[in-house]
Amino acid sequence: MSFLTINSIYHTYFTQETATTALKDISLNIEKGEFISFLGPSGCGKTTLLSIIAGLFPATSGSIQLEGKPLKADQDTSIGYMLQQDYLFPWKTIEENVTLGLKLQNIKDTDGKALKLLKDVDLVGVEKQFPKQLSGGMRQRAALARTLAVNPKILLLDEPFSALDYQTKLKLEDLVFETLKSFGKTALLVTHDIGEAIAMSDRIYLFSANPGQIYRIFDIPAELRALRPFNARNHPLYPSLFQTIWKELESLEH
Ligand SMILES: Nc1ncnc2c1ncn2[C@@H]1O[C@H](COP(=O)(O)OP(=O)(O)OP(=O)(O)O)[C@@H](O)[C@H]1O
Repeated sequence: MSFLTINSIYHTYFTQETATTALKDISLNIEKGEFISFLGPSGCGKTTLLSIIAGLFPATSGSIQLEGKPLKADQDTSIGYMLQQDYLFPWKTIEENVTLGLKLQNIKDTDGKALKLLKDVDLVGVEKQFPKQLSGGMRQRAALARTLAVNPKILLLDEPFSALDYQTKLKLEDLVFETLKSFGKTALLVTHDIGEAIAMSDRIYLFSANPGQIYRIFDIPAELRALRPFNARNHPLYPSLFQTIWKELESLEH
């Protein structure tokens, strides 16, 4: 039994005039603590799949199990979601934003979890500040702390680094990777950045579009995984894997 099992998910969006099959027969198994990336051309259904896993809407058909039980992401806190935009509440301080999920569940932060998490994401000293006083990278770190505060089993990361400048992005990849590993979290990352996917993942699923399907699976070699994330880019295997995925992706975009 896998930690997360996705069984033959199909999803069609219906409008009055059209029916768009966004996902066709998506099946995959993910083990606890794995870091998985979804890559693919625009419109191949990556966000649709994350949204279904997050419980934002049901799939047209198929099923998802977490630890052998049907996943009801909309009814518990098994799933944490981090997006390109941080969606912090501007009128709340960073500390209040981080504890919000706990408050919504009537859990008192008696053991100072928020402050510990802010330390984990290197944000000590800005607890009482408001989001607009922080840089984009700092706000994403606060968003990570907020996501982790409710102790989700799986983190869904939908292009969380793509709005950041290159240096901040590399630093945040490093911090997110190390933080998630230290908490033993399982992560699913949607990205358009091949390098980011190679540098962070155990496995990459490359999707094709119209309809969205799994086209190839790349297992990242152990030598690269051992150096994740930053130094994986310096391993001699990195450029050839990058080239292979680049060519596959290009062939899907034409
Ligand atoms: N609410 C919706 N109504 C109708 N069609 C939709 C809707 N959302 C997405 N689609 C269609 O479903 C398909 C998959 O979209 P989705 O956003 O999941 O792809 P994606 O791989 O995340 O794309 P991108 O990489 O551009 O973010 C696309 O053809 C898209 O136009």
